[in-house]
Amino acid sequence: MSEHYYSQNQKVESEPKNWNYTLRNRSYRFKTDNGVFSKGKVDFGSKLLIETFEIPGIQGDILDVGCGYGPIGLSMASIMADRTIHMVDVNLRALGLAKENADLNGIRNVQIYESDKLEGIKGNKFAAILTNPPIRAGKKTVHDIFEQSYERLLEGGELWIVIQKKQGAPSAIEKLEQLFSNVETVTKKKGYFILKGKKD
Ligand SMILES: C[S@@+](CC[C@H](N)C(=O)[O-])C[C@H]1O[C@@H](n2cnc3c(N)ncnc32)[C@H](O)[C@@H]1O
Repeated sequence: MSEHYYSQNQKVESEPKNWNYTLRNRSYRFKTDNGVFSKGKVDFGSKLLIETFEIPGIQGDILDVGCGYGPIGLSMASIMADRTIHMVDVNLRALGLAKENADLNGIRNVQIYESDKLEGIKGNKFAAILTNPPIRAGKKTVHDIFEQSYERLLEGGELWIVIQKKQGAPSAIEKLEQLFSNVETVTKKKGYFILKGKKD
């Protein structure tokens, strides 16, 4: 059976690597491994999302859906030390790494746990939800994440997404426009779109 980074249990042999990376002028140490998305360096799209994101004006927790080994959620936890960041994924190896990476970087204001889309979310509602969505899990999963995110946002809360044009940015925009009255393409770079939906 073929394996994907979005499978729950990774059978591919473990071969951990540690490396440093700078995001928003802060330096992090990350441990990554086989069977986890973008294991050698922070994905270009995730980096663009992290660098573009604007801290929300409203109070409330933050959620990273499909956190992988943790670059988005952990950098958010670092820049918003006064908030709790929930980080979820279906890939158990990725979740283990995200927890180790929180420890490696001395980050405490995170809750890291398993959730299929937002179905296992323990928090209530969020001021912002960020995702570099699991394109390879299929359009339905990605669009379900958008729908469930809308439900889990506070009034005035924002969903921030990175998606490549060739991986469905136009259809993502269409889906977001069905859910949110306010949808913006915040930036575009090398075929990657940063999209934001704001809940009224
Ligand atoms: C494009 S990767 C992004 C990973 C990480 N945020 C990063 O920037 O490196 C998408 C992530 O979504 C996870 N994923 C796949 N299906 C999922 C689902 N149904 N619910 C939650 N996460 C899922 C994958 O395991 C993967 O870690």
